[in-house]
Amino acid sequence: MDDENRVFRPGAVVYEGSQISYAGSPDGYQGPLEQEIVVPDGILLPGLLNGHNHAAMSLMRGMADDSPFFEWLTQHVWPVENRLTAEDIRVGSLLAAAEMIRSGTVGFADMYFEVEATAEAIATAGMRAWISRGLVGLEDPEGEKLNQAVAFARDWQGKAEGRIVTMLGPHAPYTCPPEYLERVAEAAKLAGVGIHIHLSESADEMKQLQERYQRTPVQLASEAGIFASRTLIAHGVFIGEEDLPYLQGMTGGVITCPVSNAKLGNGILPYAMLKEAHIPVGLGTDGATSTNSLDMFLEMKAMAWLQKIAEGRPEGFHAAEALWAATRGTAEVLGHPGGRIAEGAPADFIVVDGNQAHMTPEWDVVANLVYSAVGSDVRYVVINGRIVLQEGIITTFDEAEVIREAKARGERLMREGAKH
Ligand SMILES: N[C@@H](CCSC[C@H]1O[C@@H](n2cnc3c(=O)[nH]cnc32)[C@H](O)[C@@H]1O)C(=O)O
Ligand SMILES: [Zn+2]
Repeated sequence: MDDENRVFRPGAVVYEGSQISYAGSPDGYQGPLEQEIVVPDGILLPGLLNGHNHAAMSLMRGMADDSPFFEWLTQHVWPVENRLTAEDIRVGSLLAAAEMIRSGTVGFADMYFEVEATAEAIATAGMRAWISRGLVGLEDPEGEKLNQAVAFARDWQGKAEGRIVTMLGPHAPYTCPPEYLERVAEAAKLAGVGIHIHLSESADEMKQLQERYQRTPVQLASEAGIFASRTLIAHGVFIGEEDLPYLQGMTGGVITCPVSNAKLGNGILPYAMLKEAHIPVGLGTDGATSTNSLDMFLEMKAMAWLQKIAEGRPEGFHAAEALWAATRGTAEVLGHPGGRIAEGAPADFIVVDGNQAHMTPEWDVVANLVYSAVGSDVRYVVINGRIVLQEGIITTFDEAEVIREAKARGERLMREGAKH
């Protein structure tokens, strides 16, 4: 997966510091090597980029599954979130980091609260993250949370060797009235940061906003000036033809979360329409409370399956498009130079074990990666030139300790839940 989508067999990647300095056939590199790692039957590809997450929601995995969307969010999730401490969020973020690293994700876009705890966890874990403090306008009449979000965005921009990028995160137009969206849009422009927002996720949302404002979520965001900054639109399931004129001139794009959209019964992204309109589409998991898993390999499969169903024909969506969405697609939405293997690109890549029954034989390496591989096939993860997963072991923090801590905290939240 270099800039021309070539496959090298055998292949070699050389990196120096945090950048790739050579990618191609092993014979083509004559320079010095400080260290060499040979992985027979390894498949090296760009690290996956998870475009939409609420990492610390991993602590609520499996809670209130199979309930209606708004009930799930307002009756189940929000009351537990009100009891999460900064330390819960730090541990939940590390738990998510362990799961993501193990399944080949090198970076993710996150929207949550107690964001300093997430930022510290991610700095430790060695991942990349695009972090925004989620803002619910209805809970922020004085704009105090917006001010804190801006302060975080300024303080943490480019921290952890540039691995942390900050954004502003107005939650959605059904929780942020137009005047509030306008204030966030203005603040983002002033601070020079991008915006991360949920738009057009459910039929209920469309109906509510139509009744309240006679607008679609995309129209509301556009009229509030959100698209004046780079914008990451999470979900976009109900984006329609009428929204395209508002999206066409924007910087950023849409992150589809097919497992979450399927599990919450919301629907399928109109991918073909967006592709035709040249709007970048990336891939994300959403939080583990809706998706239960942060495995981008699962997400690629779900994207391919759902798009084929939507098209009503298998040739309507190709495996390479899912792999593109999980790498370059998310990178384009974020304005990040990664998601590719090429000279000058960030040294962010993963190695998948191709020497397994379910990966044999290899008629088509992309088909194997998208339709056969699972997250646990990942053996090596390199982020910003640092080996973060080595022969299946996380090198940056004590994973077993994090799992123990997360288990205890999950149990505490369950006990408290019964009392409320
Ligand atoms: N209420 C918080 C900030 C919200 S952070 C982002 C929010 O997005 C919520 N969330 C997670 N997944 C989804 C989704 O799929 N759609 C809408 N909201 C979601 C999540 O529960 C979290 O409350 C405060 O000011 O303290
Ligand atoms: Zn979300």
